[in-house]
Amino acid sequence: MSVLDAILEGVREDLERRRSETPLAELRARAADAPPALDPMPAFLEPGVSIIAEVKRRSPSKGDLADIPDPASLAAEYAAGGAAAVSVLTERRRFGGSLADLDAVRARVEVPVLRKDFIVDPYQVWEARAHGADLALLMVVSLDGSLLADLMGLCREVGLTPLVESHTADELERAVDAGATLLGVNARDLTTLDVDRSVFARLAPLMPEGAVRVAESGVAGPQDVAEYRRWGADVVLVGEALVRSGDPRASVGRFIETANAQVAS
Ligand SMILES: O=C(O)c1ccccc1NCC(=O)[C@H](O)[C@H](O)COP(=O)(O)O
Repeated sequence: MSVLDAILEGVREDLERRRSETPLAELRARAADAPPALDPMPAFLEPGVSIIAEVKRRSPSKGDLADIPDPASLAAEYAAGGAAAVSVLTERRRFGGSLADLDAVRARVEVPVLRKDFIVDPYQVWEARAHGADLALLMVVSLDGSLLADLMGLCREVGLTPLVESHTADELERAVDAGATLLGVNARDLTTLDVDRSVFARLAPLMPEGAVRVAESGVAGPQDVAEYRRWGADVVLVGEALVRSGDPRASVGRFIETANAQVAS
């Protein structure tokens, strides 16, 4: 069984437990009462690189990354440093996240918030909106048949912007065919956990004109953000390097300034 399959098995078990605790009708009512979702696209389309900064405690590839007792304060530091959006990993077993983290971050920051999880069921889309997310991650690799298009449609119906993630040209083609306009390329192969940032360089030219290009994973420092930018990234999603940095506000600022200065020169 691949790492991804093992993650998805746990995700489905946790999902069924939550579904038995909170009926869909209750989630839908909460989503209806939530403030309208923010549109991340204007900030992502501004000149220069945008950063999505991630709240990430641990990961299957690296184990414990950072003790984050107050995810809202971390998110506020990210926003103060210039992050265009904050990503909150809500998966519990492997990443140590929760919907409570999403609630806390949503209540603190005014930038758009991404629910980063392994979404395989409409229930999780409703959860994302009910807990204040503005974007939801959809990973092509784990969404067979019409499920990708169905979940994208539901995201849009509830006001969420879907960030549709690929790792191969075939997955990217499926994302584009399904009508995705916010296209992520994850440098991490989720079946092996190998990271190869150049995957973004190979897939970015295959993206259609007008798509917003998001490079995900594998950033160790400002030079990597600059390289993603040179390869055509509009947005770079960074987790580990920021939660380990010791000064997330300054680090976000440095990533943006370095990339913009290098690509302008
Ligand atoms: O981070 C992992 O080890 C991982 C393993 C299996 C599935 C997903 C995983 N990470 C999710 C992400 O995509 C990253 O958290 C995100 O892109 C940030 O990556 P990084 O900057 O390399 O921490």
